[in-house]
Amino acid sequence: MSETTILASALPPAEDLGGARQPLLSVKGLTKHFPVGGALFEKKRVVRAVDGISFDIAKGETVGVVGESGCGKSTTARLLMHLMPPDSGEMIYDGQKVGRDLPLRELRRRMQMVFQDSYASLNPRLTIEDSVAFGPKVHGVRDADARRLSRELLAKVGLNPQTFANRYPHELSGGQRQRVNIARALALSPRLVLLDEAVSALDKSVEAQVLNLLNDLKAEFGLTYLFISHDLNVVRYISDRVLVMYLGEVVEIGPVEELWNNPRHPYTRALFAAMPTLDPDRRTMEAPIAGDPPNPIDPPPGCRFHTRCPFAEDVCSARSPALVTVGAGHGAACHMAIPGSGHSRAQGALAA
Ligand SMILES: Nc1ncnc2c1ncn2[C@@H]1O[C@H](COP(=O)(O)OP(=O)(O)OP(=O)(O)O)[C@@H](O)[C@H]1O
Repeated sequence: MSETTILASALPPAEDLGGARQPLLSVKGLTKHFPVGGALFEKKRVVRAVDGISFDIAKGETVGVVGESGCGKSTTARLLMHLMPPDSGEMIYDGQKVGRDLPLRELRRRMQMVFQDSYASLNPRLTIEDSVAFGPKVHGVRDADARRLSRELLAKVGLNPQTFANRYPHELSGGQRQRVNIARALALSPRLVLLDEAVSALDKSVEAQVLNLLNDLKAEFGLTYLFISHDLNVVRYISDRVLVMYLGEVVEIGPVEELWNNPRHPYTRALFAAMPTLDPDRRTMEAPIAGDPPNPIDPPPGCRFHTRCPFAEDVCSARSPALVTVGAGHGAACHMAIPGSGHSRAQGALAA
């Protein structure tokens, strides 16, 4: 078998995307509460890391996930991969219910994850070639075929196999190691790749190269990405849609430019206002968000953002706002976006 044949059979072609907007993954009510404390007679307490979130990822799109540290971004990604079991919620992958129609082992092949720490993600005792070949071998690919696939993928991510195949992780730069991690993720022919702060540790110039590589690979192999980052500029560059999380909940979701030009949730607006920018129009937005997020063990009642929101009124602490449609493919969970909610600014007073 030629190298090309192996690769072609290992990775789905871009044309296989089908209807561009069909969901590849649907998540409903995903929840994870971590128990904390635990002294014998202490009241049981939990961190509400992810609290009933629902969203779809369409085939072929990149969904960015943003929010302050601790809002539940990484936990969401780990739950999607089933690296830890969710407390509740349902996942449908390409029409198959995960855990019922689609076994977890198969899910983990079709969905791969790239983490921030490129060094910790690689076994220091394995050569680069062996690292990339490891997954396919575990899944039954013959040693020689797995090695050929490994070398071809190394070339695809911009690492000359002749130079890099026999090196060890400590002999590579951070950017090169992250390229290896991307090759390793692709070796199992995933459709969906979860990138958790995957470029955050890289220098800006290397970061740009890896972002462009991700876009090229996406186009070539028909990939779908969930892209978690604290860097809003990077998220804007790479995402088709963006999901904004606050204290374990989704507070806003929408197409990237719509969200940037017309953010409807005060949290999203404050998050954007905190971005360093040279654009004078952006500087006229409200003040960056004040203070730290509340304790996720005991989140505020009603809208969780009301304790920091400049527009908060009685209804905001009394009732939790549903995520409602505020534009094409654009949803926000804010009483000001809900006509008749009881908020004096309800009915779109926030619209740009
Ligand atoms: N294993 C765990 N046990 C207890 N609490 C946890 C555990 N993992 C995460 N948490 C808590 O869950 C909340 C969400 O954490 P998570 O790492 O998902 O947030 P994040 O948005 O990815 O943050 P960051 O941007 O800093 O990585 C935080 O309050 C965190 O302290």
